[in-house]
Amino acid sequence: MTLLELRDLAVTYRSTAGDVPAVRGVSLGLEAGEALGVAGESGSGKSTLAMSLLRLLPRDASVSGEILLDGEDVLTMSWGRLRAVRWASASLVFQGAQHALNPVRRIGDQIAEPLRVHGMATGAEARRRVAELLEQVGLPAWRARGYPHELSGGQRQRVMIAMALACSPRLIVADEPTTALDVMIQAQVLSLIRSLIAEHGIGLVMISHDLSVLASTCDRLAVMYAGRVVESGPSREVFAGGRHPYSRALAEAFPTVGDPASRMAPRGLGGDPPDPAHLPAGCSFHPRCPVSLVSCALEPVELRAVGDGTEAPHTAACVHVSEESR
Ligand SMILES: Nc1ncnc2c1ncn2[C@@H]1O[C@H](COP(=O)(O)OP(=O)(O)OP(=O)(O)O)[C@@H](O)[C@H]1O
Repeated sequence: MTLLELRDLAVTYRSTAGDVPAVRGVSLGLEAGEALGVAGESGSGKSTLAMSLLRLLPRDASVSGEILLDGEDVLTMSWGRLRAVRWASASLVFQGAQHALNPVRRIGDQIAEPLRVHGMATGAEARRRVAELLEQVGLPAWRARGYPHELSGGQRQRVMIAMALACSPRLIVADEPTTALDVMIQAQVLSLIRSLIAEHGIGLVMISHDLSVLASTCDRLAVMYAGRVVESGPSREVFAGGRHPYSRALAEAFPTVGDPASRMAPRGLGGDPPDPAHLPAGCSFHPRCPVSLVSCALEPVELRAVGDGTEAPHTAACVHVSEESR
């Protein structure tokens, strides 16, 4: 069974200023042991998508569609069931998580917290598990007795990963897990995440604005623009030969992992992403698109299969796709 399946997921924030459709009709699947990268500029809906997977959205968000985790819909499960699922079946490593550690609690106690809450281990057994988890993320067991301020940013992020792994979840959702780290440490943490998910057969959904980071870590990529997936396929194909002009612009903007330029706005891509509350008609990308046609401003373009369909699924929502693959 597919570990995670999103079917036509839509999230709209309701506010007094009007509705903000942050995620619009996203369908994606993820197998156990597979890593899916979700890329896009700020405001494309990536974090909203990540938070929805664990039903962590604010109350003013209205959600439709299905989020099937091992076949069970996260959106309709009871609060009791949801509490059981969080950490134990699916856990989240979020942006800037290294700042989320409690400064006055010992590191070991914080890693053990999900184990305690889920009644999985206490006392000596919990201490053993914490030592094992610290070792898995490349930290010595004695760090359990220390406090967060004694660690570097990269080490704190490793602690957060240890905490996410504590209850042996089936799925980890990582939202910009390395963005706040310097280049060398970023590469180390990415390789740690990659090896842990492969070793434990965990599914990973990793969110980033940096396509090169995702391409180096994930098997497949989904590129989001204005709340929609505009391209999805094997990482190498999407990164090196994206069929949607927006994917190509992102790949050009972030050519190599850790490039300092990667921290800046995408090069060669003029204009700003649209305000989700006032989306342009037709393809949302058309006002910034270097290859748009008159029809792009009139009709939205659905995802289309790239190639002849004999390879791994690859889709892109661009009028030019059907012409290329003919
Ligand atoms: N609580 C909220 N209420 C209203 N609008 C929101 C809320 N949270 C996010 N949004 C809007 O939803 C859209 C998508 O935001 P989201 O944070 O998911 O994008 P993102 O791609 O993760 O961007 P970033 O990388 O900056 O976090 C944006 O236009 C944002 O302003």
